[in-house]
Amino acid sequence: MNSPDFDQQMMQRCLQLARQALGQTSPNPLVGSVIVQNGEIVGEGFHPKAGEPHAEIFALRQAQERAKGATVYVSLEPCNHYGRTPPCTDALIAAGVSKVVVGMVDPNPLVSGKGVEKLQESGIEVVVGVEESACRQLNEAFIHRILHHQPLGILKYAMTLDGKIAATTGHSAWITGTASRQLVHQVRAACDAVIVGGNTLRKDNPNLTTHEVAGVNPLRVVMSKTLDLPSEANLWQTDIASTLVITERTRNSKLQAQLRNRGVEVIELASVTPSGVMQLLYERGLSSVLWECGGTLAAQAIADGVIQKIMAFIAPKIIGGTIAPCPIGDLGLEKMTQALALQRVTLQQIDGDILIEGYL
Ligand SMILES: Nc1nc(O)c(N)c(N[C@@H]2O[C@H](COP(=O)(O)O)[C@@H](O)[C@H]2O)n1
Ligand SMILES: [Zn+2]
Repeated sequence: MNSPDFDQQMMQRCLQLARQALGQTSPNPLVGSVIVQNGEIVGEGFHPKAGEPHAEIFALRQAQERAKGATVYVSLEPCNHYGRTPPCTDALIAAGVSKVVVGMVDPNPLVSGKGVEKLQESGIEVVVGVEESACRQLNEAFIHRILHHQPLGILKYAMTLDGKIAATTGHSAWITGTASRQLVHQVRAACDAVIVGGNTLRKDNPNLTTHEVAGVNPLRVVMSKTLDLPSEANLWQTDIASTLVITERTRNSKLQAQLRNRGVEVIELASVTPSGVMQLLYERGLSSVLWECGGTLAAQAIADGVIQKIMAFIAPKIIGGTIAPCPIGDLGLEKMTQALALQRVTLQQIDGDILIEGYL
């Protein structure tokens, strides 16, 4: 029997393997698996992409006949259904494994406990809940998507100590230091899409890529009702990352044609709202969306209920200015008792800046 410490170590290895596919598995989860025979790792795998085999299958392929009588560690309950791929429970049973250690039960109603049951009915010992909170944290977007039928919305902003996201002139580069900006690139790499509004595009001309961080670029989404956008912008360079512009019907058809010629996808909706855009992204299979917009759109997104997580970078600087923009516009709240209080708040220092994260 393996010790609890050993089980935790193996589950941490599963999570490390799973992270290799960060930003690439949606609508599927990030999953890693390790197979141990006589205290030795004989197989490892992770789920690389929806449509490809699950983590357990890659680990079984590597272990081959050494899987017989072995212990399988997997960060998410093995599936017991036919989706894009056949059930992993059948493969584990066929391989003759004797024990399965699971990080967390799959929230997917098609699985949710049935995978564990099937393994137990076949005489396999099952342990559930090793490193559970780390497993849940890694798949917070998948869990949100499955339970709420919407991508997880993360609002990220950087502000000065006096709560400004730019000077009175609109100038904003750079509020935070290099380490914070690198962390933002990592967050982008883990998300499926990044959203800005037309104002941010016009003022900042952002790239919204992961820059030097290894990993895929997210889909870059621009919300613009009027399509009053420049004909030249970094986001129109679609060789580095894809761009999707969402606008209202019959707006600026000349620019629409120009953008399409440059490989930018343009979609017209009857009405461009944060919830409508998130619905569209959900239907496209996205699990996590990072909102990097200005205050007006951020307030609309919060009011529309599409933001669940806040990442606020605070730089120890003061810019002043009564009309300098702040990260969140008018929410129509009149009393401090109505303020939205974040839950599960964490705080970390990133070089000279502070990052406060929490959930609405
Ligand atoms: N345990 C486990 N390992 C993986 O590697 C996985 N990708 C999953 N995913 C679960 O199965 C559903 C997707 O099934 P298909 O890829 O379409 O066959 C997904 O929603 C999860 O519930 N589980
Ligand atoms: Zn599976």
